Amino acid sequence: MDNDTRQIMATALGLSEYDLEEMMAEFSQLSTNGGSSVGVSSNETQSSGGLGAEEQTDIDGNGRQNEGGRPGPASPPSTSSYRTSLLHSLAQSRAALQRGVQGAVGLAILDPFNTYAGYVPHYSSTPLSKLCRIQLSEMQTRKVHKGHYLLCRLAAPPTRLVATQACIEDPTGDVCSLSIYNYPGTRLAPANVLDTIFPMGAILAIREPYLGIGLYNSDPFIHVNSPSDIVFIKPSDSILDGICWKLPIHISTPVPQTMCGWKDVGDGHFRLAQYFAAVIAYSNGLDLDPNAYVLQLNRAVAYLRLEYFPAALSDAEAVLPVKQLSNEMRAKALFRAAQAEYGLGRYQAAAVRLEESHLLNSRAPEPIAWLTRCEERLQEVEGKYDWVRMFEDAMTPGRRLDVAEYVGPIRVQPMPTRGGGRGVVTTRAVKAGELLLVAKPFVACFPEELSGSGDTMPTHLGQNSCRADAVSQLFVKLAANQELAPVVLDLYAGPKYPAPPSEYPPPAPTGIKPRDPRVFEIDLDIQQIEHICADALFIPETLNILEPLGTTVSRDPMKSASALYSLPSLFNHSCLANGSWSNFKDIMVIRAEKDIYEGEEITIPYADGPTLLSKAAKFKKYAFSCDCALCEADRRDGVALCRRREELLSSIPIPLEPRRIALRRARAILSDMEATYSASRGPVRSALARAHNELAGVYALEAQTNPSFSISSITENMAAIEALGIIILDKSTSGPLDREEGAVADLPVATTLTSVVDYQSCMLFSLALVSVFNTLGDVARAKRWFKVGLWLDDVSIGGGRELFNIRYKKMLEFLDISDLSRSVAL
Ligand SMILES: C[S@@+](CC[C@H](N)C(=O)[O-])C[C@H]1O[C@@H](n2cnc3c(N)ncnc32)[C@H](O)[C@@H]1O
Repeated sequence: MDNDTRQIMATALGLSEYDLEEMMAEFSQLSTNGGSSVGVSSNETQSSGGLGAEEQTDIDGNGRQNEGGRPGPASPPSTSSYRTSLLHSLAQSRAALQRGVQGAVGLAILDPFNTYAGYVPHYSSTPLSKLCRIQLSEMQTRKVHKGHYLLCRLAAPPTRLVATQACIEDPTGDVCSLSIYNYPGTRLAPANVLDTIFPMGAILAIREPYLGIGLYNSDPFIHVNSPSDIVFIKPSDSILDGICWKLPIHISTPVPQTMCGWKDVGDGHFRLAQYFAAVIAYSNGLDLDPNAYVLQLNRAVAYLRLEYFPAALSDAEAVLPVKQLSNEMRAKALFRAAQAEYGLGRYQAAAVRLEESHLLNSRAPEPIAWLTRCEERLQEVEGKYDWVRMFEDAMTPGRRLDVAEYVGPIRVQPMPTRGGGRGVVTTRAVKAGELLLVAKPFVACFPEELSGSGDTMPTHLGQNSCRADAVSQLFVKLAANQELAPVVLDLYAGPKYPAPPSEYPPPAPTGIKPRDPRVFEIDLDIQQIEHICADALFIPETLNILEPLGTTVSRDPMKSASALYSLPSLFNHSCLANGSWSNFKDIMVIRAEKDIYEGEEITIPYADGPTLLSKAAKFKKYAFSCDCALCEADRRDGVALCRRREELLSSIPIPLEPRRIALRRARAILSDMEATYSASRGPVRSALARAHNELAGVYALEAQTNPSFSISSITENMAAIEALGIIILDKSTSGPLDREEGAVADLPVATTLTSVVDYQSCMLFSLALVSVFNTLGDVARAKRWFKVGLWLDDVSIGGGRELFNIRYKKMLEFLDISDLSRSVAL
């Protein structure tokens, strides 16, 4: 080993070069003395009686083949050079991490990408007490060691590439690389955070470990996918009875020995928003001094940030009875308790705590501000929202919305014909536009919230960073807040998993006690979680201000936001849905888009598209085919006509785009598009609507030189609106109005919205009509069609006139109808 390498290793491992030399000499001596007997063949393993014949198969718990190969020979090698090279590689990687270099070195041994392809993630569901110990030398590559656990010790400080990387040794002194995926609190974590979560010398039991082998080299490594497979073993645990570690351990990373030391570590992690590690550090401090109430209050805040509200409440409440507490501290504890109640959605209880806190310390401003927040939330649980404030908050970069959830007249009901067996129905008759649900996400990630590193996790969900981050957050949340697990784990995970229970919500957990979040009380099936995410992750597209010339927002699917919701994930899909969903940043709002009778199923559109073909591509991940009237009609029209429709559509500029096509071409497209729909199908023909609207736009341009084209433009836009399912009652384009201006009932359209699709386009086509009527000086008709637009927007988005004015301001200016809009009241 050259001097540079020695220095890098020594620094990264926190050893002096002398210690390093000594350590390596010790390993080398042990090895040459035959200090360990690893490297036995699979036959030897079998004959040793360590593993039964049945356990030799290369099948994980779900009966799937891993990495496509037979179990390999026993690994890892036991030579001292192997140990040295492993520690060297890890040390280089750790040094790079400390320098802030992502995934730069150490790939020869520690490349997790190397090993991921083709690997079926497994998890253990067998309690540690029912497993038998296995040694590294008895393990075989490409094999899940069912029925066994590996007792090991972290032999070097951990590092991180994509997974957390560590070097473990078993009691015999054999070493192996360990790759831990999905462990809470480790994503993008710096070295000192990893040291808190996986301190060197910590003893672990890895349940039913999988020994993988690199694709580019033959180095073995233990691959842990599910955090619950790792059990931290306390020194007093009886599992260690009779265990002797062959090698001495050199702890190179300093570990605090006092409560205050751990407080400092916890505070440091907290300042860097590493709340998971902060909780562990505070817990370590509390283990040393259970009466250290300052640590308990600090841990309560860390729990609050992790949104582990029951634990935060428990910590805050535990401090309240302390006798020597000053009023200021007691007020603080009450404030923390109030914040936890608030997080749990118990706003009344939060308000009581806040008042108590204020009485004890009237100088602290926060409780008063939070009291106002409680009052607002108490309005919201009744369904009364300040939509404009929500919209503005949603538009503010980096801000998440503070609102209460609302569950309207809906309930979950068994629906055996739907995948997952459940759906959502109304509990009473509901009118179009009624608010049905306002939901907060379980986890969410937006592109602007990602750190600049672009680090992505190679999950089975693809490389979308927001998705990867949302999944990673999910592990933190499930680890910290395991009582919430049923809310997530009872979501539909696809046909390969048993149908979830039909009761919703799952029974509320009781007897919650805060605990070290590294102690897993539930087994996390990583595959199930990824399947749930694949089925249920939404792409929350924040409501925006409408840009007249189209949006400049990137639609790169790899950069789209990602969020997981609970109750919204129980709505089934229909292309002709009677419910709509929209997002104020992370907050999802579901409304009735049509009148719905009592007990009728509420559906929402998961995705849209002009034909069955484009929808099929979007629905590939779901194992169902939509049986709505539109899809059935497309099936009857056949693939060739659907394909032709898609082709024609691609030759039309997208709505709001300034580009227009020639009049003759627009007419030809319309005529060809009409021919792609069989005469017998219903009125809803969304691709045809676009062709009509395009022709209307071309006519409107022509009308600038020849006003007689204006009426053609109006007629075409009316046809476009009809092709989206709206029934127009008054198609007149001039002359006296057949009805007086007035309430909604006097709209020129039927207010029954039985088979309307794409409200946003209906709305834009209505505004196009307003513009042409206004130019013609027909203010009465312009106002009536303006009301149609307002009404349609309110039905699908809500928020009333005030929100409409904000979102459509630029559009109204562009169409030169701002003055007209001010004179219209709905
Ligand atoms: C987000 S879940 C919806 C709730 C689900 N039904 C449950 O019981 O949890 C999506 C899954 O529901 C099923 N699903 C949704 N819409 C459906 C439809 N129109 N017809 C049949 N199954 C549907 C599909 O299996 C889909 O993968």
